[in-house]
Amino acid sequence: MADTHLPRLAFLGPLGTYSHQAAFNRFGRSVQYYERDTIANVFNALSDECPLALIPQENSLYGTVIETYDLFRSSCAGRDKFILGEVTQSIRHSLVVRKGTSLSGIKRILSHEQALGQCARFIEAHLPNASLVRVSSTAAAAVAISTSGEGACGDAAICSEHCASIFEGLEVLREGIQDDDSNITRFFVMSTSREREIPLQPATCPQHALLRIGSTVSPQKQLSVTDILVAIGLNVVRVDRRPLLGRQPFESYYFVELLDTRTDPAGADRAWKDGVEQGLIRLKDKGIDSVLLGIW
Ligand SMILES: O=C(O)C(=O)Cc1ccccc1
Repeated sequence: MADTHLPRLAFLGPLGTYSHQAAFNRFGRSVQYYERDTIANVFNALSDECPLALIPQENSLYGTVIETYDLFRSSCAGRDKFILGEVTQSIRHSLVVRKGTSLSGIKRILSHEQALGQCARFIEAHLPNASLVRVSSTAAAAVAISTSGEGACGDAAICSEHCASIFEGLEVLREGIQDDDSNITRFFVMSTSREREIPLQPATCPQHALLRIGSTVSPQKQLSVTDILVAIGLNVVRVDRRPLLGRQPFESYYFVELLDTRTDPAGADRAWKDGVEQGLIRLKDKGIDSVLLGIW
């Protein structure tokens, strides 16, 4: 039974997703799990009733989770939704079918876009003619096959092996089908408050920060990535770019992740936060809009 005193944590469901595995491995019984059916609904669930969420951010084989960065364009990101931590989860995909379906009988493969991408070589080699069907999560693909009866005989899901045992009528046809054995997804832990204590989070000094850079204050001046990086003046470890809608065509949001590489732990916590604050001030002084999406 759910312990209603524990904080709620939203995750991409249903049970059996990699998000669920990552959440449970990280938080165990310290939270109440609150399953949502899309990444957008996980993000939107963050509220007084649900102060925590786990959102997939990047995969080591297939790259950025675009849906997540698109959600970070919304004005509530960095205003009342913040990144306060990260979790990594190793991912091993299986090809799961209704019992009795053979490889040659598969006409469609259902999964989350990320999982389809992470298994592209297997699909090309073994199921080149199958149509790919994007669904909201890997476990949602398993549920669809499990509940569609005989109609799903030509369908396969790419999901965890575990899904074949939790949903009825399924079996694993192949396992370990990802393009490389080393397949890791990084998730962000998000909250509604910058100050919130994250359950079971080790008391280490923050080392990361994510900034969203909008456009320059002056519409005449095209935003240059060099200007951004020079103004920040801190160690940048990744930059993602997504369209900024509602302005000129091809205007962008840049998402800039910073990593503190200093090794001296003394006062590192305050020093890192101050360093990031100063970077934000330098951006502002150059007329560049920026929002701090999280520090962890
Ligand atoms: O669909 C899932 O299981 C998710 O948690 C999203 C996802 C999909 C594939 C790899 C990592 C995360």
